[in-house]
Amino acid sequence: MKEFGTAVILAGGKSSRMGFDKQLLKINERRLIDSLRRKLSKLFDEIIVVTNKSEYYLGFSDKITKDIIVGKGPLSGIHAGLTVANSHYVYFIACDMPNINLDYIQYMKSQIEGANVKACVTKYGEWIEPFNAFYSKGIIEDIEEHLTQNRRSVNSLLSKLKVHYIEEEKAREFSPNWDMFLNLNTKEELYDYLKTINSQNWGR
Ligand SMILES: Nc1nc2c(ncn2[C@@H]2O[C@H](COP(=O)(O)OP(=O)(O)OP(=O)(O)O)[C@@H](O)[C@H]2O)c(=O)[nH]1
Ligand SMILES: [Mg+2]
Repeated sequence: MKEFGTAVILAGGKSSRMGFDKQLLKINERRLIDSLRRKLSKLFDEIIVVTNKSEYYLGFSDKITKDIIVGKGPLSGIHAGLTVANSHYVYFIACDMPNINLDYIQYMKSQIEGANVKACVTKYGEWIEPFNAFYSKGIIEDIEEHLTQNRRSVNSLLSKLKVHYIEEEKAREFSPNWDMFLNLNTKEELYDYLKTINSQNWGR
């Protein structure tokens, strides 16, 4: 099995804070998930969307799959993505993250290539960033065990495993404002984000 090659976009959540389904998010007329797929295809030869609405992806060339353990949040999606992935390490991003950073993805790869770790995630203060991260197929059973105990936290799962953590300071060299981890959870966050990009484009 190849070490790298697969990227997964998680799109199976409830979007309760946004109030409409985030997998349909559009940024300036283009579906965010389509821009993500296009950018990821530069680095990955397999792209998988884990979704609860396969009908949104009719005619897609990418692999579309759904949760196996349903309704337990992001770990359900990570579990489903890892199960169908064709590579050992799998890159994960959420469908509401607009600022993908290909250099940082390459950096993470270089940090875990040949290393026997179960994940590569970035620290944010005392917290971690669960997306824009790599997980390995070696944690499928760990996730099953965790979810069976009705525990949903990625952080508590990883605390039991051998993980390569990237320090916040290092990650800020790639993304000083932390925008590569920005996720749009609410309409306010979406409008703020649209305001920022539209003022940047102004006059160009
Ligand atoms: N496949 C799958 N993805 C999920 C699930 N829950 C959340 N996600 C995804 O995980 C990512 C981060 O989750 P959240 O930002 O909390 O998204 P959400 O749960 O849809 O939104 P809220 O209901 O507002 O919490 C998003 O890409 C979601 O689509 C799930 O049960 N299954
Ligand atoms: Mg949620």
